[in-house]
Amino acid sequence: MAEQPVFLSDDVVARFLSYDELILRLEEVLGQFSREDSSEVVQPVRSVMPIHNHNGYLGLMPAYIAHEDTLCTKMVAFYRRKGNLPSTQATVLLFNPEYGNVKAVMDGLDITHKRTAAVSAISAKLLMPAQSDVLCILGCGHQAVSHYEIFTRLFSFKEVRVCSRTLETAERFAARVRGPVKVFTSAEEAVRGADLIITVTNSSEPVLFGEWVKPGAHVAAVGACRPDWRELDDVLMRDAVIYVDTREGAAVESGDIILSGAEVFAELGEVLNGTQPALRNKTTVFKSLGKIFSVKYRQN
Ligand SMILES: NC(=O)C1=CN([C@@H]2O[C@H](COP(=O)(O)OP(=O)(O)OC[C@H]3O[C@@H](n4cnc5c(N)ncnc54)[C@H](O)[C@@H]3O)[C@@H](O)[C@H]2O)C=CC1
Ligand SMILES: O=C(O)C1=NCCCC1
Repeated sequence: MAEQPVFLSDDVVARFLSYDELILRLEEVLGQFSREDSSEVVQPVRSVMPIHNHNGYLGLMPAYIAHEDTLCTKMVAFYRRKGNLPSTQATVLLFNPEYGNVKAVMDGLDITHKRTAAVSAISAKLLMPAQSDVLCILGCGHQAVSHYEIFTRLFSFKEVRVCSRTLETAERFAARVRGPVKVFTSAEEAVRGADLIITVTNSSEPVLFGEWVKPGAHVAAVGACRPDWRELDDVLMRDAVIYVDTREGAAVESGDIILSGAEVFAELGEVLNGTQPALRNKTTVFKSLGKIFSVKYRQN
């Protein structure tokens, strides 16, 4: 009989999940996913079901990595709401691929925060201007914290600016993170002159406008993961070179891409594989939707 699954709580997961390991692992998996001849990383576009009564969605995100025989799925509930309830909750199941039984059930919140930030950091490594002094973060929730952690660890900025829907959330963020942050009340002022801009809001309307963006800047756009939600305006989507995590996902899930009619230039994995260029000198947008996901769990 199969053993009972283990349960890993969020603090246990957090203890074992390092940004450095995540970056290496995600670069490998992004590249494998984008190889044309490869069926090594199987990851269908997630199925998303509305949770009507609560203004939310439940997404199912299965993944199989054949050469490692790793089978897992994330289940993520995400909401568009104001107030103190969380925007995202996630659970990860790790299977025994041979029998189909569940080996581990993990709280997926820390995985979601860190994995998403790590993929944005990979996009910045590839696409941000060689001289990037000013980082601007729009939105000051959970993703803002993980993005701040990894970006300030990997890169050296002279200035980090933040702006959120309310001054209170931005100030709370500034008090929570370790390191200097400049709080802005105007998104436009925060964005103008920034070399790297991260949008991590739960807004469904544009929060970042092309007119404000310095030519050559890189934008990592993390929110707006529904086909009718936006974070970026048409001007930015028209003027920038657009990179994504997966083309199929972008075509059905990204309001910024679908509603602006912007063309996707490349997947990050294609850049990592050297089959598409990293156009660092142009204004670039990485539209993140949150796929490319795999978990290994070593029991010892
Ligand atoms: N691409 C991906 O892989 C992932 C995307 N997400 C998405 O990222 C977004 C952020 O997630 P969390 O940080 O967990 O949410 P959160 O609820 O913790 O934070 C959202 C922040 O956005 C701010 N905000 C809302 N409207 C704004 C506006 N118009 N201007 C400036 N700030 C505004 C809020 O004040 C809050 O600080 C959500 O849309 C979520 O669905 C989350 C996980 C993975
Ligand atoms: O990949 C994820 O995790 C999420 N993607 C989009 C929205 C919330 C969570």
